[in-house]
Parts: sequence; structure tokens; C-alpha cells
Amino acid sequence: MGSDGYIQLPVIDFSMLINNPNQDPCAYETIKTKVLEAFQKYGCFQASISGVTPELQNSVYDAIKLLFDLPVETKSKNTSTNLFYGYLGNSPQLPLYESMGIDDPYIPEQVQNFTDLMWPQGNPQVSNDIQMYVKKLWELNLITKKMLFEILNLEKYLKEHMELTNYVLKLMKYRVPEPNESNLGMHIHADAGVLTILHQNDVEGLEILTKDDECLKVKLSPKLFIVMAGETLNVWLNGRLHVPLHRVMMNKNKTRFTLALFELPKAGNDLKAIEKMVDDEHPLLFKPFDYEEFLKFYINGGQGIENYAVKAYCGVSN
Ligand SMILES: O=C(O)CCC(=O)C(=O)O
Ligand SMILES: [Fe+2]
Repeated sequence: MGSDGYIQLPVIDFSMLINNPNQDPCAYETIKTKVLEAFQKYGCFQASISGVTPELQNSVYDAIKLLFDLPVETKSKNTSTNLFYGYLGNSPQLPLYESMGIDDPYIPEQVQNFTDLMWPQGNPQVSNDIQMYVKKLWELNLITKKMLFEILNLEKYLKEHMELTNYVLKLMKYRVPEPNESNLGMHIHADAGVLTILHQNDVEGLEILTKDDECLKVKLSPKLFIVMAGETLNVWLNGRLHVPLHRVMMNKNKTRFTLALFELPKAGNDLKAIEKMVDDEHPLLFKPFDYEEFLKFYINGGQGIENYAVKAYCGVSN
């Protein structure tokens, strides 16, 4: 499966699809199949998309670097309605890690408010670049979800499920470990939400645990975005996909920056399997749950929590 400790993830080209009125229906169908197969086998894939120029990417990463160079008092002004998504840093558990989050980042004013908070004198360039970048990540999220629901014959459930979630853009930094420090950037975990779109700068570090229990590195390519399934998606689909466990290990002497668009459930909704996904062959795997209640359980170090936290919370034991 892997060579030289690297995982060979499927690479799927979306560049002809998004915003293309002359889209080839055959190409669309082929990609749909690839998406489903990738999610079933790996729980993730790498996507290429159009409209993200190297200039835009460089400019966004330059901006992130400037952001993390701001004083802690300024960075701490970044708060989020989603737990864990406001400014985080200096954690004894994850000393290398620092992050900031922007709620509903597809709304231009949200990004603008964030940059105004960080740079009270304004920074329209950074704000515009982040907005453009988020738009691309968001389009990729939407088309992936649409394809997945279509290929599973769940089109009629798509709209109602889209109303159950919101988005957070997370900007992350991993500093280089000191000689006496562990190089663990982030503990092994599965993402709890629906879909995550990840992009990193020129420093590798993401590792994925395969179904064969091998922890393999993801090969870096500035042109590729990682699309990853989260546990909530698998609750909706009653376990039809693989949800990958992953972690970050810092292997190089270079600071690592990551951008991630997380799709997360809104509080106050019952998250449960779509009826069509439950039958004799596929018995119910998860009890309905509320994301906020799950987070409370998680924070309190809930019983039985291992790497698959949602499964530990609402998995049906048999
Ligand atoms: O930085 C990365 O590449 C991964 C981050 C991650 O897994 C997460 O924030 O859930
Ligand atoms: Fe993650």
C-alpha cells in the first residue's frame, strides 16, 4: 500500500468540474465513483482544483505567518462559537501547536472582521486572499458532498443535511521541536465533523493510519488538497465509509503551517443515520446524538474515548 513510509492516496482531478457550464457528464460520473471508492478504502483523497494560483497560495501562507507572529494578546482576541476553534496555543499537551479559527468563513464580512481584529488598521490584501482561498475550499466541500449523496442515491436528503452544519476555517502552526522535545504535532484522532479540507505549506507532517494499522506519511504537493471524512458523516451514512485516524509529526527543521476548512454539526440537532442507510444487512451503528452534548462528554474525558470519539460516545455495541 505504501512505499518509503508514504501512503498512496487516490488523486482526483476536479479542475474541469467546478464552475464549468460545459461540464462533461461522463467525467462527472467517473469522478463520483472515484470519490466513493476513495472514501470507502482510505476515508480521504487528494484533490486538484482550478483557480488557486501559486501566487495566491504564497500570499495566503505569508499572511498566516504574519498572523502567528502577532503578540499573544492580539491573537487571543480570536474567539469562535465553536469550541476549540478560537485561538489556541501554549498547550502543555501539544506544545508545538497553535491555531486560530474563523467562523462561517465563506461570508466575506466574517473574514474581514477577523483581519480587522488582528490588524485594527486594516489589511484588505490578507482579507481578500483568505476570502478567495476559502471560496475554493468551500466549493470543493460542496461538490464532494453532492457527489457522495448522489452516488448513494441520497440526493433528496442533501439539502436538509446541509442545513445541519456550519463551517470553520482553521489556521494552524506547528513550530520546530526543541532537541529535547517530542516531535508530535497533533495526537492521533479522527475528525468529529462531516468533511475536512486540508492544505499545508511546504512542510510535510500529516500521517494517516491505514486499515492495516500502518502509520504512513502523506506526500506533500502544493497543488493538492486533502479531503477527509469525519465521524459525523459516517453516522449519517451508517458506517458506509472509512474514517481515517491521523496525526501530525514534525520531521523537518521548518515551521509548518496548515489551513483547514472544517464542516461541523450545529448544536441542537439530532445527528442520526439516514433511514435508507439502515437495513438488515446494515444494522444501526450509532445512536442519534447532539454535537454539543458530545463535546461536553469529550471535554470531561468521557468514558471509553479513544481515537474515535464520536463512536465512543454514541456507537451501538453489539
Ligand atoms: O495539520 C494537519 O495537517 C492536520 C490537522 C488536523 O488533523 C486537525 O486539525 O484535525
Ligand atoms: Fe484532524
